[in-house]
Amino acid sequence: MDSDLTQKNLSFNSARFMVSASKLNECPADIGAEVAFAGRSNAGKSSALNTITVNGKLARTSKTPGRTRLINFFSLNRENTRLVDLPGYGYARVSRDMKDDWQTHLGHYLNDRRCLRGLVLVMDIRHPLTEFDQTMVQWCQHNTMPLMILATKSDKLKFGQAKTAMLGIRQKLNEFSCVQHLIMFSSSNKTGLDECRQALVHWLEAEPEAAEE
Ligand SMILES: Nc1nc2c(ncn2[C@@H]2O[C@H](COP(=O)(O)OP(=O)(O)OP(=O)(O)O)[C@@H](O)[C@H]2O)c(=O)[nH]1
Ligand SMILES: [Mg+2]
Repeated sequence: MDSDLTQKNLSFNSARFMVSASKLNECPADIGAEVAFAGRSNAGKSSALNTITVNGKLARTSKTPGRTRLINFFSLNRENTRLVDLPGYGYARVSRDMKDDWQTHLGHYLNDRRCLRGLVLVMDIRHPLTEFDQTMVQWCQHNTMPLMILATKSDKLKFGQAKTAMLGIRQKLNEFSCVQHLIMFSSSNKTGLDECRQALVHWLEAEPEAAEE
């Protein structure tokens, strides 16, 4: 049965900043569908979001790791459909307390957010699968959360080198059935952009799983 909402074509171009949350109870109501972008600090999460939404200013990017410290929500052109920029993990220059704080909030978000349809793990193609990346992959596998990997900054490598790097990543992820998409990406030259967008639409438009209760 089609409703007005499902008939509206999902588009990323009209994404709007909604709210920054430092903890779960500041997040928008847990209804509808959202996809979150995670990854180590400076990997290129905010840049990827800006490229996908064709809005250079949507998510703040920075040469200084640790720019995104809050969970930032962006609404799309369909009701209760959102993209989420998660704080980067692994930023060395913040205090241990602050790190613990981030990880706690990230953990709460990942474990409790029922409208989360998939996770995009952004990793620098030159430094993929850090310890924390692996933790995230394992978390997705354990929680049967669909995972998309963006191996970004591919413009920094020659094409042959980037291909070899992708093969290495694919081999390491072979055993993880949660990995639905592994995409060579670049926010600078838009490599992988169409494939990434298609996958996001697919996730966001999928019917939710039947409620457990
Ligand atoms: N050449 C190139 N540079 C990129 C690409 N993506 C991001 N960058 C650069 O990498 C740096 C970090 O990018 P951000 O998008 O701010 O990274 P982030 O993952 O959001 O970082 P935090 O908010 O600190 O977690 C910036 O200087 C970007 O311009 C890319 O595809 N190619
Ligand atoms: Mg950021």
